[in-house]
Amino acid sequence: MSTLTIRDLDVTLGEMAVLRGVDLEVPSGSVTAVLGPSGCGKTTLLRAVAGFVRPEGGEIRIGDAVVVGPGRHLAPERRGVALVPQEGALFPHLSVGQNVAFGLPRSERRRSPRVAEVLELVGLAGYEDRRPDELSGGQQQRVAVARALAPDPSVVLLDEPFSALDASLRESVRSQVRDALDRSRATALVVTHDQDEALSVADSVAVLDEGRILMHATPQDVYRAPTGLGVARFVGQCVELPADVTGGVAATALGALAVDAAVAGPAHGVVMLRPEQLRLLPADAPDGTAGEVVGGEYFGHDALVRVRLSGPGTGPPFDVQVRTLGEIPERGPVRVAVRGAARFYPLG
Ligand SMILES: Nc1ncnc2c1ncn2[C@@H]1O[C@H](COP(=O)(O)OP(=O)(O)OP(=O)(O)O)[C@@H](O)[C@H]1O
Repeated sequence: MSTLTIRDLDVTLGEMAVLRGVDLEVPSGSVTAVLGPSGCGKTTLLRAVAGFVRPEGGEIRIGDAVVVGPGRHLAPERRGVALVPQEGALFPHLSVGQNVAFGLPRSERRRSPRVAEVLELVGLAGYEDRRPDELSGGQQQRVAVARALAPDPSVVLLDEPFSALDASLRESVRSQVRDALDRSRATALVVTHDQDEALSVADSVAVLDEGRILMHATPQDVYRAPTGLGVARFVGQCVELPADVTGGVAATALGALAVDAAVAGPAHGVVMLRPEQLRLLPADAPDGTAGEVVGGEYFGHDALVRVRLSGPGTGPPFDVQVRTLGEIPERGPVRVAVRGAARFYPLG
C-alpha cells in the first residue's frame, strides 16, 4: 500500500471545469472520504485517479510513482488502483469465487489461495461456490470489495459503495468493509454524499463543492470546527443565530455565548451550534432563554424537538436534540440552555 498524493489537479469535461486545484493526500494505510453534493465532481476525481479521465493540469502520485504529471498519463492497468463501483457490478454468470479471482492477474486466477483469503477478510469465508443472485445486496457489495482487494492494490477507490443498500444494512456493511480495509492495510479513497457515512467510515474527510476542496480534516474537526458555514451545513444540522462578538463573547438571542475561535471583535456575523449543544429546561428553571416547543421528530434512539425563542427578532425555530431515555418535552413553554462554545462566522 502507498500514499496517494494529488496536487493542484484540474479536470475539464466538455466546457465545464469539474475539478479546480484539488490538493489531497491519503496517507498509506488510511481511509479518506470525499464528501460533497451531487455533481460536485466526486466521481470525476476517482476516475482521474483510476486513469479513465485525463486531467488538464496537476499531479497524481501513488507512492513515489508519478502516474499523472506534465507529459505523463499512466494507463489505468499500470497504476495498481482498484475501483469498487456504486453497485458492485458482479458478473452474474460467474460464481463468487470466480468473480473474486477476476481481480487477480490471469496467471493466478486458478486455485489461488488469495480468493479464500480476501473472502475471509470481508466476512464471507466459504462463499466461493455461491452465485451473485443467491446473495443479499450487502453480501454482493462485500464480494465487490473482496475482488478489488484481491490483487493487493496500492490504492482502493470506492464510489458511493453503500448508497444502493437499505438503511438497515448500510451500517453493518459499512463497518464490515471498514474492517476489511483496516485488516488489509489498504489506502482507500471513498466518495459519498452521505455525511454519516463519511464521518463514520474515514480517518479524514475532505469536503468537495463545485470542484474545490473546502476543508480536509479529521471527522471530529470537520463536524466541530468547520471552516465556513457551507461546510458546517453540509456535515450536519446547524442552529444559526445572528451575533455580535466583542472580546471573544457573542451576544445572541440565546444570551452571551463563548466563541471557540480567537475572535476578539468587535465583529458582526453568525454563530453556529449543533443541536446536541442545546439543552431543554423546564419553563420555571432559573437558567436559559425562554422559548416554546412547536413540533419535533422522533428517531427512537434520540429525537429532535423544534423550539421557537420568545420575543421579537429571535429568528426562525430550530431543532434541539434530546435523548429519548428521559421525557420528551410536549408543545408549550420551555427554556433553552447552551453547552460548549459556539462557532462564529463573520459576515462581510
Ligand atoms: N463527460 C462529461 N462531459 C461534460 N460534463 C460532465 C461529464 N461527466 C460529468 N460531467 C459534469 O461534471 C460534474 C461532476 O460530475 P461527477 O459525476 O464527477 O459528480 P458527482 O459529484 O460524482 O455527482 P453524483 O454524486 O451525482 O454522482 C457534473 O456537473 C456533471 O454534469
